[in-house]
Amino acid sequence: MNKALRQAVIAGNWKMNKNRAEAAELINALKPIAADKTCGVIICVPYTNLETALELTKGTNIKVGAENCHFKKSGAFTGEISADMLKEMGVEYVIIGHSERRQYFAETDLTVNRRTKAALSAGLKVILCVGEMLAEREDGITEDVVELQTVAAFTGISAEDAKNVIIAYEPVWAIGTGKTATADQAEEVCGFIRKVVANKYGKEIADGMTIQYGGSMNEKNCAELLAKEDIDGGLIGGASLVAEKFGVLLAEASK
Ligand SMILES: O=C(CO)COP(=O)(O)O
Repeated sequence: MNKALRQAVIAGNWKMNKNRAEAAELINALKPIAADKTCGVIICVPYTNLETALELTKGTNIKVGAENCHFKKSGAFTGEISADMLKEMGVEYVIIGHSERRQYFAETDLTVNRRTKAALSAGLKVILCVGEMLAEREDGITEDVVELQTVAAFTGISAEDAKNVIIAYEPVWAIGTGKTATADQAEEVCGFIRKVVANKYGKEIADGMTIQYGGSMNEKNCAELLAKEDIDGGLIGGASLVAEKFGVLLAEASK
């Protein structure tokens, strides 16, 4: 099965949580838990914790990501951080297009595309988030929404660069609500996204691409989700803030 070709990747998205001391405590607890796991392990942390995270994860199998980056290299963009700035620090991954950025910070498909391009050309790997709102699912347009977001995000991106993208399917109605998509619902959309990628880049790239599920994925429901053919890991919010819970996800994804 093609799933065997792909490494499962569990990424934590800490969002706007943890001060430096708390970040250090969590990472130190995570290190021994992650050490023997075969899945990819990423923690995406607030900018203020990047230095701590990079320092504490040196020589471990935990990779560090940021939660956003701007599309310009530098300039008058108060409050923004460029992809080059992240790369220079030693950051490896960046989340782009999270639904909270789309909902609360006016992120659009156009800016998601620009940020994705900037991140890739700076040499970062991207965790690209797509997903429908509840009303869109109820209107039966989930696939249209997700296809548009995916195609828009990859506009102007080469097949070679696309290999450095992980897609996270995160239905907005499942984020932080405790309401998970059923494993079948998640699988259906992740499989559909793989077809969209295949249409653009061909089957080989689509088969090799890691497609995660995100949205109230936790230590209790992860086994069923991760067993699905097209779900190659998870982007985890709440459950990534507690080492033992995150550890269960890592163990499950390493089976
Ligand atoms: O948004 C998410 C990860 O990016 C999911 O958050 P929760 O796991 O807290 O629902």
